[in-house]
Amino acid sequence: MSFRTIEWRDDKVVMIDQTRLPGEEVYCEYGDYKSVAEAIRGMIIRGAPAIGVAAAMGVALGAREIIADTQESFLRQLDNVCDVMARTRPTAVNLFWAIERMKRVAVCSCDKSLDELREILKVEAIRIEQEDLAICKAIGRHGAALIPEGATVLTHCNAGGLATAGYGTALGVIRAAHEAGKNIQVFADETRPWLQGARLTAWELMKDGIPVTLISDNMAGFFMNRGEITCCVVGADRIAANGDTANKIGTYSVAVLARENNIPFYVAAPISTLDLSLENGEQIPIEERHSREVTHLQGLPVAPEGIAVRNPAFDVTPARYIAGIITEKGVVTGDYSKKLKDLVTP
Ligand SMILES: CSC[C@@H](O)[C@@H](O)C(=O)COP(=O)(O)O
Repeated sequence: MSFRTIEWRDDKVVMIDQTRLPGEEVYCEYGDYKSVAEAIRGMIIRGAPAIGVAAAMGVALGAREIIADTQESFLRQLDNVCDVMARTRPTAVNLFWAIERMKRVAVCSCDKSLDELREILKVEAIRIEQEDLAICKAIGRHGAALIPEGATVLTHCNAGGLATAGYGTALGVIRAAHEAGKNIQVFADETRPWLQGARLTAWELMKDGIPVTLISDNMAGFFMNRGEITCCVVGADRIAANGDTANKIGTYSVAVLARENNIPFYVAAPISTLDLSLENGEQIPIEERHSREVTHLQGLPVAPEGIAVRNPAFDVTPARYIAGIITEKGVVTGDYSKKLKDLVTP
């Protein structure tokens, strides 16, 4: 991949600004945790695994900003930093998973000096980023086997290198199939209202020379019905214990259309996206974003001023529509309740 989504460089967090793609490839540098939190909220960085990495790096930056005399005071202040990071976006569980992992590491190392603690947290954040890249490659390897030669794969939103530390989950599967020499092509839903498909998926696949065709969201059924789509692969923001999956708004419609047209619908996600504390998808918190994302396009109004708007950013696809959940440990099919639990038990 010819871009870096996020990295720790010279004690700064550097991210590609996803609000400015595909027009401009601009990298932003952050030296304090509050601006990393703002970057997550403002979707400079987005996508479940990527915001997990960003939150971890934000906590590591915050640790460097803490002035404390004792370990207790350091840990108390670190909790405040974690709270700020946790209030950025509510749906993707990877964010909370990464924050908890950082907290655990801090608590387990509280016999160390404060300087050592800060270093340990930095190393852990970088480890989360590097692990995510390796996990995406493993997801790709497992998922590629599901993609037939000559397939047209429909994807929704951006579950690519931009949404992870690199390589991607859904796009990781597509990349791996392409790298294995399969002659495949992608149909990318534009993904209203934020246009992750048009702006990000189209950009990163074109950059990598993977054939991609952009369609508007309401065209998916047309192409499925004509037999032009072989399978669907999407990412996930949170997967409940029974396999119900929250992902970008519009994913549910794709899954229902795929079922109607006998097309397999796969979810690709790391195990850090599982939230087994939730019995089913109804319990997943759904972020509602600003109405302006719906009423405006590139700053220009596309609706009458004052119109009532709803803007849920995610929806939940019931497990019964999902042909398989592709993880770094393999593909889970069938009885998700039991098999997802087995996946996380060491
Ligand atoms: C590998 S990313 C999976 C999901 O996070 C992705 O499909 C998605 O819904 C992203 O939503 P976003 O609002 O752009 O953060």
